[in-house]
Amino acid sequence: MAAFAIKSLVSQITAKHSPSDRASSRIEIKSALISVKRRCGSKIPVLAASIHSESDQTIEALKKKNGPLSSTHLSNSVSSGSCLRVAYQGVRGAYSESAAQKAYPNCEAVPCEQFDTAFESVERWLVDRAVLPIENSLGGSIHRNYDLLLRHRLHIVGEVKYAVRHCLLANHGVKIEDLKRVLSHPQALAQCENTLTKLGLVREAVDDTAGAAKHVALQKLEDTGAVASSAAASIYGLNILAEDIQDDSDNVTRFLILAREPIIPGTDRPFKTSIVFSLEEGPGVLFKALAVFALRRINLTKIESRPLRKQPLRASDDGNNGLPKYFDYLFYVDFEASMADENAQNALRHLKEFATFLRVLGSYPVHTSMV
Ligand SMILES: O=C(O)C(=O)C[C@]1(C(=O)O)C=C[C@@H](O)C=C1
Repeated sequence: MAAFAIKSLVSQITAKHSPSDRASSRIEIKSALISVKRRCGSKIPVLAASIHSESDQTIEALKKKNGPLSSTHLSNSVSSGSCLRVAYQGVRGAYSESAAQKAYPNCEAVPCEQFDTAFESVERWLVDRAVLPIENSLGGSIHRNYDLLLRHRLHIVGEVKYAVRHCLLANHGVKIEDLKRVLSHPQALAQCENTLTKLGLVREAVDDTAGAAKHVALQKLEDTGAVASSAAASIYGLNILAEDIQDDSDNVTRFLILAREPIIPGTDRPFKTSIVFSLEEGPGVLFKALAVFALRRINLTKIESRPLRKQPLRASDDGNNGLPKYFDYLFYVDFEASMADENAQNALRHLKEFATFLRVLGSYPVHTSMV
């Protein structure tokens, strides 16, 4: 493998950890190199082998329990394994499960109660990957996952786009006019805003679309429907009252694929890089930050800002009369270039000159096909 690729892998990992946290960097670099060796056909080192057997026991115990992972399952567990285990949020029949299967057709999709649980299950080696929604063409960004990307130390290793087609589901014998309320994931409810308003249904948000279908079925509700997939209808034995009820037929959710180790960025196919940074206060600083890409003709595909939490209130020194400053932001940017590309490396070096914080979340192949 080219030396620059290993160098870029190592610098991506080191950039994630604070300088005082060298131990974590070393562990992660070691495990990334082990995986590289494995991919290159070398023997699996003892460290990784012992990890396998421990995790297999854990996953067997989990399979017996046959329920979604919760934070209580996340103790003392480590992993990897021959067949890829992929965490998703929700229960069986959730769109996230289909996205996980689209990303890894032969994977074992592992349901998790919450997004945090999916992040943690990768960190603690319970699973190999997590596939989590980040944005939807109708509903916009899934902010929780932006926040969790920063709170956890995983790498984005890929993306998958999934066409979401919502159905209105109800128990057999229930007619559309019998319905008073409808349950679903808040994003799914938002994506069907027009249809649900026309039907005059009271909306109730739950953790995931398939969970809504399961609840309606288990409780044998007669005045309540669920917005979920046709797969959820067949899993939970519900009737499909209406199909394709999203406000726009082109309803696509983009999911991120997360792993403990970054992938080696390439230049053999289109790559995308996701970063997060913060800036000093001042006129034109965001303009200056974005110019580092524009100057090098690097196309940006997404920009998202999130409040910088746990930031002590800062008295402004920029003519704000010393009033406390409440709004500090993190900027998440996706750009169309690989970290193996010198142009992208120069852009980030330039950004680092004035960014108060910068982290590369991942450099990964662009997902183009919708099939
Ligand atoms: O509830 C589900 O089925 C999910 O997979 C979650 C989710 C989301 O979080 O946005 C995923 C895709 C759809 O956009 C609606 C809901």
